[in-house]
Amino acid sequence: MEKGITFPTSLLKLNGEMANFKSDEECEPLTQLFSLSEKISAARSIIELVKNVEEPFKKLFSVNKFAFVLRDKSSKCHIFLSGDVKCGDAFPQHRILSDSFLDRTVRLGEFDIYGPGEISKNIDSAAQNSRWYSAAADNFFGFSLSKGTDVLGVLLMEGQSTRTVQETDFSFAQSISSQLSLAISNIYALNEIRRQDRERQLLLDLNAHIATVRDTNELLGIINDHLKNTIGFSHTLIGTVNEDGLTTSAFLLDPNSAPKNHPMYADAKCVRYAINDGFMNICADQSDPVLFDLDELIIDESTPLYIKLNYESGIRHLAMSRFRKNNNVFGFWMLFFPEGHCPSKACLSLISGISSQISIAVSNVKANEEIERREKEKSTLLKFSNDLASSTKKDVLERVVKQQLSALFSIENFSLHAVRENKKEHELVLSDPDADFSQYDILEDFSNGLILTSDSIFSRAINLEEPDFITLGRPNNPGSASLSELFKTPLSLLVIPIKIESEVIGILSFTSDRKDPEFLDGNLFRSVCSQIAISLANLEAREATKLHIKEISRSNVQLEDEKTYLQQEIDTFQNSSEVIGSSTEMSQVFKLVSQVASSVSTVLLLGETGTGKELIARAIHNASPRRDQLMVKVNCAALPANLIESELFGHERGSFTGATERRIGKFELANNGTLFLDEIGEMPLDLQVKLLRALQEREIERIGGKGTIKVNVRVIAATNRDLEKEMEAGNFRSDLFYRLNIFPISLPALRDRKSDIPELANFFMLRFAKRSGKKISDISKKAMQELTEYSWPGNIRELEHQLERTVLLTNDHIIREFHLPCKKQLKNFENVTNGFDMSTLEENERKHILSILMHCNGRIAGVNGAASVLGIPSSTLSSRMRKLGIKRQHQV
Ligand SMILES: Nc1ncnc2c1ncn2[C@@H]1O[C@H](COP(=O)(O)OP(=O)(O)OP(=O)(O)O)[C@@H](O)[C@H]1O
Repeated sequence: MEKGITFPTSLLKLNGEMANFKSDEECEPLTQLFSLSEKISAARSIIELVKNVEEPFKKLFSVNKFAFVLRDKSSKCHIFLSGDVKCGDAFPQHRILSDSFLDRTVRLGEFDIYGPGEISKNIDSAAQNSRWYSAAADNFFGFSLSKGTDVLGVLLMEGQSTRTVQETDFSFAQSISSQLSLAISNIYALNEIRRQDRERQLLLDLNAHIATVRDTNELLGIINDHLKNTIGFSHTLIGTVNEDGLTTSAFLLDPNSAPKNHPMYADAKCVRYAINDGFMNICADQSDPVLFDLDELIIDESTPLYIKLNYESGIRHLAMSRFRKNNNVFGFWMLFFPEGHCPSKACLSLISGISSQISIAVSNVKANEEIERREKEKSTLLKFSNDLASSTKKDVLERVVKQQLSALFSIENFSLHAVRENKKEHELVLSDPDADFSQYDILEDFSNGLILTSDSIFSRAINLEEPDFITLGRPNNPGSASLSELFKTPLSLLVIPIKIESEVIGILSFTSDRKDPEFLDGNLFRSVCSQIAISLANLEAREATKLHIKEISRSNVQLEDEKTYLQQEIDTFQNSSEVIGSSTEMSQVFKLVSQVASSVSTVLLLGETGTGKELIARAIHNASPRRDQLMVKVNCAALPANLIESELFGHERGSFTGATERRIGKFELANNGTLFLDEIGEMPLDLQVKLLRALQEREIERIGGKGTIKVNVRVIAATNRDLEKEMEAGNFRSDLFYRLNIFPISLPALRDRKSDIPELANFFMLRFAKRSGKKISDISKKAMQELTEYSWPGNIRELEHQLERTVLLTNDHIIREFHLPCKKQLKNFENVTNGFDMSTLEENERKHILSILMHCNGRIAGVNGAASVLGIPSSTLSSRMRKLGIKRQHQV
């Protein structure tokens, strides 16, 4: 900008001429000229200039009106500023597209003066400002404004109709034109400086604000507050490049944008736009903003929706600037301009300058959003994890999983199937509590723990890496169990394997409105699946623990029962620990017992029923170093053949139908103690082999077990059968016989050692008298003789029962007679008179309980116990037994 007032030579010449003027009137034009000069120099804006020159023009040129037509280099328009001196109105200004005077001046490119009449010839009636010219066009004159070769514009004046344009008017005009031109170019320069200052200030302000931007709303606020007026756009839009690198999605949308009422606006907002759309790809290659004149383009169906909508909403120009980071374009800033607001070059350069700052803000906002998203994700997962961890009940767990899946991913109708060990079966463990599964009765089966065999969905699902859709048809057989039948069909089911590390432990299936599974691509879904996997594993573990606890408590009950049983056995043993007998036969037995007791040798006890084989077995055990351990008895005759193996060796859970829990066998129970195999002669042949192996190897294998178990057991076997005959008949394996017959002890029948009868009779009399509270102390000679004469086919057990019965029937202190069966009675029936059973109800009950106990091998409680056979609780049976005086020694 040039400073100071420079008087043009023409003005100085005029000044010189005027120096000769004498009167004030003659000096008036000069004064006016100086005043004009001063006012021109004082103007700081074009408007001010127009205002300032009004008065001097009036006086110097006697003009009605005048106008400046100035070139606007940044647009195709001219600025038309009219000063209407006569009206003294405000100075109207407007933009015009063409002016023939200015065009002429521009063409000439030099100072030019339009004389009267010349203007009337050159007025273009089509010119926008033609109305400004009056009918008295011949009174118009004008001159060009230029600085050097730079044409600034034209000054046009209309002289008063009463006064024709004078020669001096031209001289004046010529003299002030250079001054006006200088003033105008100074004002332009000043304006440019101001604009640059404003721009700098704007950038500084923007910088300060942009540094603190945290979200898209704040960013939009800053863009609108600081840039909208300066740049003159209607609304802005920022699109960022998606992960695919090929499309963009709206990142920042002005809710008050021009197309907001367009019927397709909602659709346009959500579309992923291809970058290669003829707009963004052009911009992506340009470092400067690109200005699109939409009027110059063909807007049709192939035009991207965001452009079409804007165009149809009155937008005519789009300025687009790319965002770059690390040499990659990551977004586009779009500014939309309505009709008549085409951005100037200065605006575009401003947009260019601001674009990098906006891009930093977008990066920051995106980074913030990412951090927030991760934080939210983390806290969501933490809450989910806590909720899962605190949900121990299945229905609560189902609610938690359902709530999270539907809130986070709009997933509905979920079901979670646990994969069983063999990977060929799956079992429904959790399902959406609100899902409409009602059309299938199958759910009832599921609630009863139905395990599904592999179906086609399951087979496909188990091998998937990512969630995928499986479209189901209507099931052919609605009654059959398959994963698809949990849902209303037909439908598209999304399935995903649930894994812990790389092992598939379950299948999650669900429905969704989404048409592609990509919405589940993110880390959040993977993390949620991991959480579900953990909770599935926990649920399974809890269920297993519950089962174990149930098993343990059942075992506890069993152990409790066994403890009672053993206690009774101990009591029994204490009662009968005394082995009565001083006959030679018994002395021989006692001798053998003392010889064998301290060894681990297998003992085979032979003898008729009731001769005391179990009593002697216990005597051997008690005299052995194993006395502090258990002597476990197995009655091989009391159990069905198929259960003896399990009874002896135990079984694993699920090894056969009914094996609902793991159970240890008698061999294991007797470890370090003694196993008494009663009625060994009744053992089935196939089991004899296994028994032989166990005796030889000293190790056993549970049914369904995966390995052998070492056992240290001393075996005492007993039988009332002649095993050698059984061997000959093929009923007993010879190898087992020889294995058992290492140390045989034969117990004599009572009829063969009658000398022991009085001692035994007295022993039992005193025991039962004491138990029944009777003071019976003797047996008469006659009665004793009765006893010794009897043949005792039931041996000592029969004698014992006889004494018990007689003590109960005796009211005296001496037993005077026994009611022993005569030979005939013995032969035909027992305790039956005239074909009728004459025994009392209580006697019958006692007899029945005793026979069941005998069948159950003395066991009261447990699955195979007498209580379960009789259909009463073990405590009831125990109390009945106490009432009926049934003790352990009566039971077998
Ligand atoms: N010598 C004895 N002294 C005292 N009581 C005895 C004697 N022998 C046997 N008993 C008693 O006789 C009853 C039957 O004995 P035990 O059960 O030992 O016979 P067992 O030969 O094993 O019979 P089974 O072959 O029918 O099993 C038991 O109550 C037992 O206490």
